[in-house]
Parts: sequence; C-alpha cells; structure tokens
Amino acid sequence: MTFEERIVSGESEDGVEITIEKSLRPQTLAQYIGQDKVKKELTIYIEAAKNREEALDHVLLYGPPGLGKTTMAMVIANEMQVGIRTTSGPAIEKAGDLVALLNELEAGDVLFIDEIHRMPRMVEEMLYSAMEDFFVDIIVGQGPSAHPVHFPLPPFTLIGATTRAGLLSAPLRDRFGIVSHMEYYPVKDLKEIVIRSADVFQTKINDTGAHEIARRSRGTPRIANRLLKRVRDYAQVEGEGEVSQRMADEALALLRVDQEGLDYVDQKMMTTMIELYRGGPVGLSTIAANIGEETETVEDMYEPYLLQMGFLQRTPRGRIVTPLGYEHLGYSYPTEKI
Ligand SMILES: Nc1ncnc2c1ncn2[C@@H]1O[C@H](COP(=O)(O)OP(=O)(O)OP(=O)(O)O)[C@@H](O)[C@H]1O
Ligand SMILES: [Mg+2]
Repeated sequence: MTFEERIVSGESEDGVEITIEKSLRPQTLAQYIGQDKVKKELTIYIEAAKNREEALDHVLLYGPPGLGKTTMAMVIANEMQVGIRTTSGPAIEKAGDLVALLNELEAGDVLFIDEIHRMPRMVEEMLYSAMEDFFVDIIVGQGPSAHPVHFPLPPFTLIGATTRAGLLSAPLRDRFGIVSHMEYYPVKDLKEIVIRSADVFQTKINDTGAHEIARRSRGTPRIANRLLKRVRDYAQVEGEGEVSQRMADEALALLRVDQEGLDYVDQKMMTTMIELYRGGPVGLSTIAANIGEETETVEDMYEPYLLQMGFLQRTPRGRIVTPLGYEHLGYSYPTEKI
C-alpha cells in the first residue's frame, strides 16, 4: 500500500475531495470544533487587531497533517474580514514569485503559505523584511543595468503552516508574533466533527457509530471525515444506510484499520521492529527503508501518533516498541527486556 492510498493518512487528496472539503470546512471560530487554546488566543488577538484597525500579527500554525491548519487560516481571514491568498513553500520557486504574490495583497490581507518550511532559502530571506517592515528590496534587470528597487508593501498578515516548528530557521520563526501549536483532537471533539460532517453529507448516524469512527481517527479530523465516507458507503450497501457502531466496525475491519486506528502501514512498521529488531532501538532510516517510505514521512506522518499512543518511544539510539505496543499487536514482551 502506498502512502497515497493510505486511508488513515492525514494528507489531503486533490480534486475529488475539494468541493465537499469546502462545505466541511468551518467558516468561523465559533464553528471550528476543538483546539480551544488556539481559538481562545486567536479570538483575543483578532478582536484587538480589528479594534485598532490594524493587520493581525503574523501567525505560525504547526502540528501534524490534517488537524485543520488550512481551515484555521481561512477562518482567521474570514474573522478579520480580509482577503486571503494561498500558496505553499515549494510553489514559491523564485524571488519573483514571492513579489508577485505580495504585490496582489491589499492592506490587512492574509498571505497563507502552507509547508512554509519548504521555501527556497532566497525566498525565505526576502520574507524577513516583508514581515518585519513591509518592504522588499529586489534587483531589477540584468548585467550592467541591474539595479536595486525598494518595494513597499501594505501591512499584511502572513500565516505559515508547518508540520514541525523545528524545521523552520530561527530568524523566520522569530518573526511570527503568534505561534500556535495544533494538537491531536480528543475523541469527544472528533465525534462532534463526525456528526457535523454526517449532517453535511445528509447521512444518518447514531451516537455509538460516531463515537466508533472518532475513536479510530488518530486524533485527526481529515481522517475522521475520510473514514466517515467509507463507513457511509458500507452502510448504504451492506446495511440500512445508517452509520452505526456495527457498520463502523465492519467497514473499518475491511479497511484494516484496527481498534486504535492503526492501519496496515503502522502495524507493519511495528511488527517489523518487533520481529526483525527485537523491538529496537531501531534507527528512523532503517524503519523507513523497511516500509518503503522516506525518513521524513515516517517522522512527520506515522510516528507522532504512535508516540502519542505510547506504542513507540524515542531513545537516543533509535525508536523502541514499548510493552504497550507489544501488547496491542498481540506479542508478549520479551522477558529479558524487563
Ligand atoms: N476543527 C475542525 N472542525 C471541523 N472540521 C475540521 C476541523 N479541523 C479540520 N477539519 C476538517 O478536516 C479536514 C482537514 O483540515 P485541513 O485541510 O485544514 O488540515 P491541515 O491541518 O491544513 O492539513 P495539512 O497539514 O495536510 O495541510 C477538512 O476537511 C476540514 O474541514
Ligand atoms: Mg492544509
């Protein structure tokens, strides 16, 4: 199974999901479920900036994929009643690309840069003055006629999203006045999200059905929505259309999503560690090679949830499977380790 096909990956898919994504996305802070700490802070800063009729300070949102960073950026622009331009780090290849984006901004607008840790160095350095003093200095022309041009910008809000704040250079990180850490959602919030999404889909769902999907969604709204769609299909064909606990159970078994929301790849990763490396410590690159993934992917997408669940642990010599991890996969913990 490749990463793209992975049902419980937090990554978004382009195309098909986009239209429904729109209606699934909350528009206001009040509609945005969970992340109370982030919401509370932003509510204050947004109100203060609006009262002063100023642009909101730059915001950095960081956390695992699928937790609602893009959604939050849109909610912020909406609450500030300003326009938003969206791009991503890898899409800004040259300084000129950034200037073109900045040039379109009106006073107070939001520029949202997803995967901001993946911007080319030169572009990043241009952002420093743009963020701090609202100007960029660019070189116009080539050869002997090349000359610097000072380019003033309207005050704007940069919202950056990244999976790990540690991937950002210190000078960039320091220029964000508001730094918000998005956390995995507790089951009760995910359940609310599932019920809201079922409503958008006009799908009947009962309480235990919503709970079951929420519980197996790895703390991630995007996964919750994706599992809901598959269970809905299953219930429509194999049941009476209502998403119930039994329907969820059966559909998720078919998808090989286990009781704690681990999928085939997670299970394979941990079984390999247990069977080939006696539970570790195993280096990240070895783990990645064994499941045919990039080291970065394992670190950003797979591992955080397994660490959070207490199935894996980080040690200076590599990752180890915990006794809880052994138990979850149905292995007995080696006595020599105790
Ligand atoms: N708090 C929330 N309440 C309701 N739905 C949410 C919430 N957060 C996210 N969602 C839904 O989850 C999906 C993923 O959200 P979003 O695209 O914002 O994630 P993301 O953090 O930007 O992910 P990535 O890092 O992959 O870009 C969207 O369909 C969105 O509607
Ligand atoms: Mg996103």
